[in-house]
Amino acid sequence: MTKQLSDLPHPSGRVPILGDIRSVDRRRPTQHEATLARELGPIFQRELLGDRLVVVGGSALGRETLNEQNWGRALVGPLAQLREIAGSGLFTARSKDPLWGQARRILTPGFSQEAMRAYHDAMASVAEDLVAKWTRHPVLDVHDDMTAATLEVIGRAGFSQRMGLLGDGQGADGTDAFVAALGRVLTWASESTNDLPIVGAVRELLGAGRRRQDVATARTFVENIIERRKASSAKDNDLLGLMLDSIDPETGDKLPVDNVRDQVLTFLAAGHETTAALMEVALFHLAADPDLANELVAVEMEGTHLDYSTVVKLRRTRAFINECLRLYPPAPGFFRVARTDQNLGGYTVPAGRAVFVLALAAQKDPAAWGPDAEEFRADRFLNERLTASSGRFFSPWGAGPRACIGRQFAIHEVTLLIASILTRFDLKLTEGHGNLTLRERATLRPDPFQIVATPRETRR
Ligand code: HEM
Repeated sequence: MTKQLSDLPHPSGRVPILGDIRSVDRRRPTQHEATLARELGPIFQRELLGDRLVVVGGSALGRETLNEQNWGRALVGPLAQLREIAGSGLFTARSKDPLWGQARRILTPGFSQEAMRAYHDAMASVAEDLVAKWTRHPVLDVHDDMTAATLEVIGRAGFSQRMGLLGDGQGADGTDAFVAALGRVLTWASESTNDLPIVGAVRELLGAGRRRQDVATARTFVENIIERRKASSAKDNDLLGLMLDSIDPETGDKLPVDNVRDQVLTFLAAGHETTAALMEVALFHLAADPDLANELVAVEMEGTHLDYSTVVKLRRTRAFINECLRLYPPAPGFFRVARTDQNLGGYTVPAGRAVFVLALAAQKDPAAWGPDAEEFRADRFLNERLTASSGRFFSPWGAGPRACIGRQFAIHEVTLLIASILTRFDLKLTEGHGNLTLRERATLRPDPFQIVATPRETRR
C-alpha cells in the first residue's frame, strides 16, 4: 500500500495555514533543504500556505526520477521565473515547444568534439589573459575574476566577441552593466520562489520596475552583439554562426530573430554562472591544499604544452573536478515531473506532479556514497567508476534530453583554466578566508573570497 504525499515527513514546527514557514531559508534554500534531508530522510515535504514542495534528497530515489520513461523535466521554480529574461532560450523553453527541439538540433554540432577542438585557442587566450592579470595583481578577488574569465570564454569561443573584462582594453560596451543586471535577475529568480504569496506580491510591486530595466539592459547588450556580427563580413563558425545561419535538418527552418536573442542571452548566462561557481570551488580547494595542487602539477602537468590533446588527458584534474561537482553542484537540484502515477519510496506521486531532486543532498547520501560521503576526496573519481551507472546518484549536468548541452565545453574550459593557473602559480587563501560558504542565486556559488597567487618560478 503506498501512502499519499500528505503523509510525507515534514520539518518540525509546522503551523496552521502558513505551514512550514519556520523552516524556509530564503537566502540559502537548497542548503537548508539538504540539512532537512539529513534529518527527515530521502523524501520529504515542505508546505507553505498549502503549496507543497516534494524534495527528493536520497541517492536511490533520486536515481529513480532520472528514468526518462517515467519522469520528465518540469519547468517550475526559479527556472520558470527565468523565462522572464531568457524567454524560449534552450534552458527555459518548454519541452513541448517545437523551438526547443529545433534549437537543440541546430546547436548540438556546436558541442561536438570537433567544436571543442576549435574553441581551444579562444579558451587558452582567456587563460593567458588571466595569468597576465594575476602576475600584475597577485591578491585577487576570485568571484570577480571567475565571472570575468568564464564570460570571456563563452564570449570569445561561442560568439567571437571579446568582453573586455580581463583588463585587455578591448571588448563590448556595457559588459559590467550586463553582468550586474543578470546577477540581480538570477538572485530574484531564486529568492522569489520561496516567497509567501503576499510577501511576494509586495516585493514584486517594488522590484518589477528595476527588473524590467535589468531585462532591457541584458537584451540590449546581446542585441548589440548580434547586430555587430550581422554587420561584419565574418561568417564565424561558432555558436552565434549556428544560431544565425544554420537550418534545422528536420523542419528546414532557421531560428526566429527573437529566439536568437534569447539563445545568446541563455548561453551567456548558463555558460558562465555555473562554470564560474565550479572554478571558484576548485580554486578554493587548491588554495587550501597546496599538496593537492603540487601533486596535480607534478603528476600530470609539469613540462606539458597545454594543447587540446593534453588537456583532455588530465585524468586526475578531471577526477578532482568531479569531486567538486559532487559536493558543490552549481545547479543544486532540478525539477522532474511524473509522466504517470509513480511509486516513489512508498509514496504515490500522481501523474503531472513535480518533485525537486536535490542533487546537493543525493550526491552526498551516505547510504550510497559511504561513511565519508561528506568528505572532499580529490581522488574519489579516479579509483572507482562513480558515474550514474554505478548505482550512486551523480547528476550535476541534469538528465535526459534536457541535460546540459554545454557539459564538454565546461569540462574542457575548467580543466584548461585550472592547469594554466596551477602550472604558473602557487595559490594561498588570504587570512580570514578559511571556510567555503555558498550563496544561492539560481545557482550555488561560493561567497566572494580572495587568494594570493605567487608565480611558481619565484617561490624558492
Ligand atoms: C559547471 C558548469 C555547468 C553546470 C554544472 C551545468 C549544469 C546544467 C544542468 C544541471 C542543466 C539542466 C537543468 C535542468 O534540467 O533544469 C543544464 C542545462 C543547460 N546548460 Fe549547463 N551547466 C554548466 C555549464 C554550461 C555551459 C558552459 C553552457 C553553454 C556553453 C551551458 C548551457 C546549458 C544549456 C543551454 C542548458 C539547457 C539545455 C536544454 O534544456 O536543452 N551549461 N546545465
